[in-house]
Amino acid sequence: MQLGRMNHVGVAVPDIEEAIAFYRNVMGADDVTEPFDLPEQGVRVCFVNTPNGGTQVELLSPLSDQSPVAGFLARNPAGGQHHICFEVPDIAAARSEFEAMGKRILGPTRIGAHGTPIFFVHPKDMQGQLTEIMETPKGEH
Ligand SMILES: CC[C@@H](C(=O)O)C(=O)SCCNC(=O)CCNC(=O)[C@H](O)C(C)(C)COP(=O)(O)OP(=O)(O)OC[C@H]1O[C@@H](n2cnc3c(N)ncnc32)[C@H](O)[C@@H]1OP(=O)(O)O
Ligand SMILES: [Co+2]
Repeated sequence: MQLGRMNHVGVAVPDIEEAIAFYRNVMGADDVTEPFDLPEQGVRVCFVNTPNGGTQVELLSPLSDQSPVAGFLARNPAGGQHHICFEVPDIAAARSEFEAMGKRILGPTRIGAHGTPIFFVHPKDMQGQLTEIMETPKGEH
């Protein structure tokens, strides 16, 4: 496994509009994308872009009680850091390598919010940190 660029930090929030206002008004963010629904992932999502193409903050709110973010918010009602996401050049190769290391992969490889394939690795196998692995968008290698 070759560690790639940190693409984003996922932050679970109970109210995405309120979180956007926080990043704009308190943190001085001037580039926040419009929120959109990703029903396949069970979340509503938007990105806070940091300057110079830096790591994004991914704001996540649940679309239903079945959302993977819903359990987290039940345990952390104010929200908080939910996952970190690292890029890899080849998602299938990365998945095989994690499997060979005995890491628990959560569900199938899916298309994520950046339009490239992603999968998640269980926090208990990753130093307590839910970890998203994402294929680098084409043209950014
Ligand atoms: C926007 C789309 C996409 C992108 O393109 O970026 C996304 O990021 S989608 C993000 C949301 N999707 C996911 O999180 C998918 C993967 N997640 C899951 O499968 C589940 O959320 C989970 C990680 C298996 C947790 O399920 P849950 O039912 O909430 O909890 P458990 O009871 O199974 O928890 C077991 C254990 O793990 C601890 N835990 C849970 N979540 C986290 C977390 N986010 N970070 C760290 N630790 C976590 C939980 O506290 C339990 O610990 P113990 O009590 O000690 O057993
Ligand atoms: Co994510």
